Amino acid sequence: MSYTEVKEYEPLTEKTAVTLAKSLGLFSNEILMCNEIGDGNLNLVFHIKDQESQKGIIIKQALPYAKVVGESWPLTLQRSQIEANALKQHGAIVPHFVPEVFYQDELLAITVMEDLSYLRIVRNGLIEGERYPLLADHIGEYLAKTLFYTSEFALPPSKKKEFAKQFSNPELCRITEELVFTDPFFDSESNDFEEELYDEIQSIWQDSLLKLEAAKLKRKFLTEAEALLHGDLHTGSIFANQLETKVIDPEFAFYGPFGFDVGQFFANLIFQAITGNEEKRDFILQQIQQTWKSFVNHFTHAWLHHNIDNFAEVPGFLDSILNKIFEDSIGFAGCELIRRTIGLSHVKDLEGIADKDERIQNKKAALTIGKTCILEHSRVDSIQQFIVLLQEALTGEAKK
Ligand SMILES: Nc1ncnc2c1ncn2[C@@H]1O[C@H](COP(=O)(O)OP(=O)(O)O)[C@@H](O)[C@H]1O
Ligand SMILES: CSC[C@H]1O[C@H](OP(=O)(O)O)[C@H](O)[C@@H]1O
Repeated sequence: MSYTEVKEYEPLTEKTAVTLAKSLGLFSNEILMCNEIGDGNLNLVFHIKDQESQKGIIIKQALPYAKVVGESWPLTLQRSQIEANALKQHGAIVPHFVPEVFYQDELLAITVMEDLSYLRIVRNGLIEGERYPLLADHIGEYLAKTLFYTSEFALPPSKKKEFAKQFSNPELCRITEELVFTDPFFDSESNDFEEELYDEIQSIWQDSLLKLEAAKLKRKFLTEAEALLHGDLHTGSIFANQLETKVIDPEFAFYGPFGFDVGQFFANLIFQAITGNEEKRDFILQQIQQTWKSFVNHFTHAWLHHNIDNFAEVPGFLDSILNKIFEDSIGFAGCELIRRTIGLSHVKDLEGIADKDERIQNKKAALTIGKTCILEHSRVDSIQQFIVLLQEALTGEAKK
């Protein structure tokens, strides 16, 4: 039987993934290698390769639960279609930054896509000291275009509402609502931290000004359906080399606030500024600045040439939107910095520091900078001011 005709969901194995690849007619050779390479929190990822032609594909399959926790955390399989559709939607806007989708199957909860293993996951590369000279330009462009062209500035309101409905993603949004915006600010069971951080964490839980700003940011995430977000744009969701950049894993996609993806990217770069030496820190800060510059350039270009809103040319409107995106992104970056340090889901940038004292020191810095971002986000007026704020915070932390 052709594997594409199976009647009910079952998790693939390396063997059945090969059968499926053959059924799809994607390879002419009979002998294929297959490895399950998933290192994320949720899904299976099979890498299938024909050694002779060196051609490969990726089959990603959702499990009916969160892989990182197990069957005690059930999840529906719908996220697989959200991911495949978001890859296609964003791929139609920026095909050069998104893997091609070859096939999707709702029943099996699979997406078959372009093999990007000739590139490197940016988080791993940055940790090992690699540099990606075009990453900031590319991600700025990716963000500006995917966000602008899925917003009401480019789509008639009825079309935008149709997309918002198609990308309604309550289950995965709930994960973000809880793990990013709620649990780290309370003494919640899901939190995960070393006891050496307890004093800093208690001061977060008791800081009502900080919690007020976090509450406002959470509300933005819950209510502002501005554009089709990636929804989980950390450096582990980006492949790159010296010339190319590709964004994977948009299973958290939904209509949310413009600044969320921007902020998550900023935060995940900031981890590298915290853990790196002075030279690395300057390089990363420059990347953050360049990402924002690229974002503004591409967003402005799209606004001037493709904005369908009658108000588009009203003086000050574009600036007010860019200011809002910028402020929101700093606030969201602060939430990401805190949740990746003390919440359920951590980052290798910090966890990979073998020396405990050093790790704790870096985590304390992440918490301090996260708090600063949340408290100051609506007072930061320009990217230069943000970079100075980060420089001061990082220098202050380095002296401790
Ligand atoms: N298109 C791809 N090409 C090559 N490797 C991939 C591709 N997509 C995913 N991977 C590999 O699988 C890993 C997990 O994928 P990801 O989409 O992040 O899974 P999850 O949704 O579980 O977080 C990635 O870190 C990467 O190593
Ligand atoms: C239990 S899901 C936790 C966490 O996992 C997702 O990240 P990843 O892309 O590494 O799978 C997302 O950030 C969720 O918050």
